[in-house]
Amino acid sequence: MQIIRKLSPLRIALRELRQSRSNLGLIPTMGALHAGHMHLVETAMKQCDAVIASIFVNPTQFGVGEDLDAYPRQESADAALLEAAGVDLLWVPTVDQVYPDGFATNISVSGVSAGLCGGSRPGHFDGVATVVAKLFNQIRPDAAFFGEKDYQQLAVIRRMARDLDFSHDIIGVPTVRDADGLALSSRNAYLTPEQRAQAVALPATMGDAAEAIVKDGDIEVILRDAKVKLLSSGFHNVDYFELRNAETLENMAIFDQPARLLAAAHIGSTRLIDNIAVT
Ligand SMILES: Nc1ncnc2c1ncn2[C@@H]1O[C@H](COP(=O)(O)OP(=O)(O)OP(=O)(O)O)[C@@H](O)[C@H]1O
Ligand SMILES: CC(C)(CO)[C@@H](O)C(=O)[O-]
Ligand code: BAL
Repeated sequence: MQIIRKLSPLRIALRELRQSRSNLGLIPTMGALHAGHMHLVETAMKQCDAVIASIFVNPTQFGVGEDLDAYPRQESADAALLEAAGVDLLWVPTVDQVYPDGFATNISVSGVSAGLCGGSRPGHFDGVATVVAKLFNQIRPDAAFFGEKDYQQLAVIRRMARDLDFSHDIIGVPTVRDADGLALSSRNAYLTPEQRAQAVALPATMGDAAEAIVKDGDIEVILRDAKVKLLSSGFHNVDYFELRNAETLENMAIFDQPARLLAAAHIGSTRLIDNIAVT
């Protein structure tokens, strides 16, 4: 597996790869890889004949006071995992390869980026859309793979790709969970053993709420009770716990298909997110 950090060798490597492979898959990540990321890799390996992963802890998607500096960085362990999985090329750009001197462009996707994580992390999805558009242009993949764990992010990227005429496929991959239901996330590494045990309340409460909604319960009451439940289970702040249309992410006051429950909550200094289909 080639590890490349600068654009000019990247262009040469991509040209060479394209001579023998016709279907390049891209998996953008911020590193600190876990089985969720590796499921994206496995999915891409099945659908593409060459797979490129990127690791870039993108500063523009972190807000002031967020965990940019603390974000786990473990490039050699990540590279070993990707190589063992059969990834062809690892793109690890330095900051100047993504944001050259004088960089002055911002991609802002309205609508789907409003509320939810867009509400609690102002500017976050501008940072995500801008860096993902850059990665798409740098790699020019035939398909790009993203996890449903970051459900709103996936919706923002789909919208951006449609709006800006990126014609490659955007593939959403289901969330990989630990045995107790907690969604795998690089940020789980911040949790103490006690917090890790408490964190299971997030998927458990979401599952209970989804079941109650399907049984025609009062949505407002169910969502309010779910927040109270989280606050009594070790979470100290709930950014949101909402029922949305699964495709448009519009608010849903009356249960209808397709529906998605989405939540974000803080445990200690760690912010966890999750979402599930309500069917
Ligand atoms: N549990 C998971 N299942 C499936 N995909 C996942 C999972 N966790 C992350 N991904 C996907 O991996 C890609 C890279 O995500 P990222 O590197 O930010 O990891 P992360 O675990 O989501 O980290 P964070 O703690 O920052 O949320 C994204 O498309 C993300 O949705
Ligand atoms: C898509 C992404 C790699 C953009 O920095 C990031 O938001 C992530 O890892 O989910
Ligand atoms: N996995 C989404 C990246 C972020 O939280 O910034």
